[in-house]
Parts: sequence; C-alpha cells; structure tokens
Amino acid sequence: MFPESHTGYSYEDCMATAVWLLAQTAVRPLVGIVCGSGLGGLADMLKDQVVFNYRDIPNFPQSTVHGHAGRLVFGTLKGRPCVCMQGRFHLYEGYPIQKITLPMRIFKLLGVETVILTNAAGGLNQDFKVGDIMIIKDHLNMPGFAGNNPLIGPNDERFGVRFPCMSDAYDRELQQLAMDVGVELGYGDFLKEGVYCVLGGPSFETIAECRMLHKLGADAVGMSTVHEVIVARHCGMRVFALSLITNKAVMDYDSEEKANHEEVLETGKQRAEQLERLVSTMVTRIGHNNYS
Ligand SMILES: O=P(O)(O)O[C@@H]1C[C@H](O)[C@@H](CO)O1
Ligand SMILES: Nc1nc2[nH]cnc2c(=O)[nH]1
Repeated sequence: MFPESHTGYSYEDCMATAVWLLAQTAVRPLVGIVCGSGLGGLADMLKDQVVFNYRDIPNFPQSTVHGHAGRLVFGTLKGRPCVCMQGRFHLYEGYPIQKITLPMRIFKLLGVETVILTNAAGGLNQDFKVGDIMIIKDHLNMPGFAGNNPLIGPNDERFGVRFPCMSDAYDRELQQLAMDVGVELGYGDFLKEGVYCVLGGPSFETIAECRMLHKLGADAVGMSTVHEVIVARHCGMRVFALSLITNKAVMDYDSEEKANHEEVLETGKQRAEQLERLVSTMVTRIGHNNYS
C-alpha cells in the first residue's frame, strides 16, 4: 500500500474505501463539503447523520490539527444528500500531497458531483476585514511552482486526463450563486471575491512574504484547498471554494499584530452561523435552476 511511496493510492484502493463507506450508509451524496479550520460546525447541520472517525476508514489519514475534528459525516442538508469532511489534511502535517487529497477521489467514487471547500485565510487585500467571506475565483499554487502537485506520478485515466485545465477550476455559476444567495441573506457588506494563494505552512508569513504575495495578485493566503481543488477538477467534479478572512496579514513593520491559530479559530466561531447559512442555502439551490 502507498503510504511509504509517494505515487498515490491506486484506483482500486480508492474504490475499496468508497465501497466500504457505501456499504454502511444509505446516503448517496451528490455534494461533498470540506470544513476549514474552526469551520467544522457545517457538518453539524446535516440531518440523519452517519459518522465515521477518520481512524476507522481504510486508507484515510488522521487529523492532527486543533479545530479539525477528524470525522466524515454523511447526512442530508435540507433534504439534499451530502458528505462532509469535518477536518482536512495539510502538507505541513507531513503527509504526502497525494494522501491529503485522497478524499477528493473517494468523494468522486461515492457519486459526489459538486465539492464545496472552506478554509481560514489571512487577508492580503487591504480592503478586506477580519470576518469577510471571500469567494475564491482563482488560485496561486506556490507548492506547485516548486514541483509539489498532487497529480505528480503515473496518471490513471479512470480519474482524469494527464494535463487537466485549471483556468476554469472555480465554477463561475456557483460563484454567482454564492453572490446571489449572500446578497439575499443580507451578507453583501462582508461578501468579497478574490484570489487565494496556498503556501506549505505551518509558519505564518513574514512581512516581506505578505508584501510579495499581494504584489503577485493574491487577496488571501492560506495552507490548504488548492491541492484538493486540483484533484477534484482532475476527476471532473464542480468546485466552489470560499475563505473566511480570519486575520489580516501583517504588511507593515510598525504593526504589533501577530498571526496566531487561536485568532483563526475565534473568527471562525464568530462567523460560523452566517457561513453555515450561506453554504446550506447554496446546497438547496444547486441542481434546481440555472445554476445546475
Ligand atoms: O484548513 P484551513 O486551510 O482552514 O486551515 C488554516 C491553515 C492552517 O491549517 C490554519 C492556521 O491557523 O488554518
Ligand atoms: N498561511 C496562512 N494561513 C492562514 N490561515 C489563517 N490565517 C492564515 C494566514 O495568515 N496565513
């Protein structure tokens, strides 16, 4: 089995995990949700839950980060069958990149068509405030520039093509749906859109790094999501992603502010309710109208 090598799980390994899960729940999810740091409350909205601890799922990694519960939750969200990762995996936890993205392939084999990813991120855009929700319209993949891409290794065409396009990674109709729903819910003042930049972490950025990322066109910086998006798109799922701006990236040598994980989790708590309402309303509308 894979963990020692870095070439990824085989199609058969992923299928075995999917079949194992499907044998234990009647839920056939069409939407898969990934909860970012401190945003695990999204999973609690699911009704008629069937819950698996990651440690019990064949081939699954374990969550090691505070604010990531480590549970896969099946259930319905306003009647829609969903599966929700209450906790994700990050490069800095020491897992190979193919392992942290494995759940996306399992989502696909479970029948998921649309993936909704959330994360906590530092705001680089000077117009952003702590508590803003940023609809991700594009990304900068810094580990990818350094050769760390989840699709490195032999390509299995049963998942997708060797050279997948990423210029359409973030579904435009779903971005519009999020904006429409957000405005309807009265969230217009704190709903933004922008470019998310992923770094390896776990150290937060220096001031010079934040200034550079901002100049390169990033609006927010974090340590996740992009690898999952690449694998989800490779196997043909639609993707919507958002960042909760949990802290302002420090850009100024006179600033006394210091990024820290406690602030990240605290901001998550404060915006949890609105974020949950935004995502759950979106889920009820996916596939029902011209956003399908
Ligand atoms: O899983 P996400 O991207 O939400 O987690 C972010 C990045 C680090 O894991 C952590 C830093 O506070 O939050
Ligand atoms: N890299 C990074 N990740 C974050 N996650 C939440 N806030 C931040 C941040 O400021 N930088």
